[in-house]
Amino acid sequence: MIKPAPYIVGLTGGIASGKSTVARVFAAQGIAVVDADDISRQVVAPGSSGLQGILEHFGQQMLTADGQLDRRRLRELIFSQPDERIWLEQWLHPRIETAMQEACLLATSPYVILMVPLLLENGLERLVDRVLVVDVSEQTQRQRTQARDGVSPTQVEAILAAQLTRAARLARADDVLSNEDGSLPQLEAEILRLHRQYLDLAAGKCGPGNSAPVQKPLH
Ligand SMILES: CC(C)(COP(=O)(O)OP(=O)(O)OC[C@H]1O[C@@H](n2cnc3c(N)ncnc32)[C@H](O)[C@@H]1O)[C@@H](O)C(=O)NCCC(=O)NCCS
Ligand SMILES: Nc1ncnc2c1ncn2[C@@H]1O[C@H](COP(=O)(O)OP(=O)(O)OP(=O)(O)O)[C@@H](O)[C@H]1O
Repeated sequence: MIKPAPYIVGLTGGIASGKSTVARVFAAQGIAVVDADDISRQVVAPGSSGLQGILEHFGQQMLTADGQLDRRRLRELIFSQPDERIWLEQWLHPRIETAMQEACLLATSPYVILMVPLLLENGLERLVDRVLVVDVSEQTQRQRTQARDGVSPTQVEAILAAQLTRAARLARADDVLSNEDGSLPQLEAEILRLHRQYLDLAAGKCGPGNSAPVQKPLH
């Protein structure tokens, strides 16, 4: 029997907005999380055609001593040369999209969280039933990115400029989680409220009430 398409919630937000923090709470409820950043690592694993193409385009200096993609070096390059970023996106995004769709189809939880930083930038709303945005100010994004990744202020600005603005992202959200103030218990309570809502929505899409219409007996 063909498995029905799962109900998919697209989880997005700018760099360091807190998507992974939010996704961990959904995962703790038993919900499958498909993470585009993880997949973007898998499609450039040693021996992959994804990595091979990058090396042919950028050269062997994009490899670390142990044969991995040098992500820091590639990040510095693509966020200082927009044409190269566009080349990389055109090379990787179709691979990432195919792998994300396959992973969603394999999921067995009542709904799936599809976590994609560039969901809206890339018009991937067509893959999801609902869009959930994690919202923080750009100032908080700057602080958290620099604290976590140790990137320069210039590079943070280049990354922010390659993503949607906060206002544009919020305009396309079905649901919004604010992650500005740092209170994890409050954030968790909001996530659990959404979780219950998504269970209901998923049951409406995939549950027995939404299967093929039952033929009424003729009297
Ligand atoms: C440039 C790379 C090598 C940097 O790797 P690194 O391990 O330092 O970062 P990571 O992959 O974890 O991404 C961190 C964040 O950077 C931002 N980011 C990454 N790529 C892009 C991009 N092309 N445009 C805008 N923001 C981006 C996102 O907010 C993402 O969550 C990597 O991000 C990459 O391969 N990017 C191209 C693929 C892509 O677009 N991925 C983003 C989502 S599918
Ligand atoms: N409410 C919060 N208060 C303080 N720090 C937070 C909060 N939420 C997340 N952080 C920290 O901010 C950083 C970014 O969070 P997280 O990794 O969840 O974001 P992300 O959106 O998944 O990032 P990216 O997609 O850019 O990798 C992490 O170091 C995390 O510990």
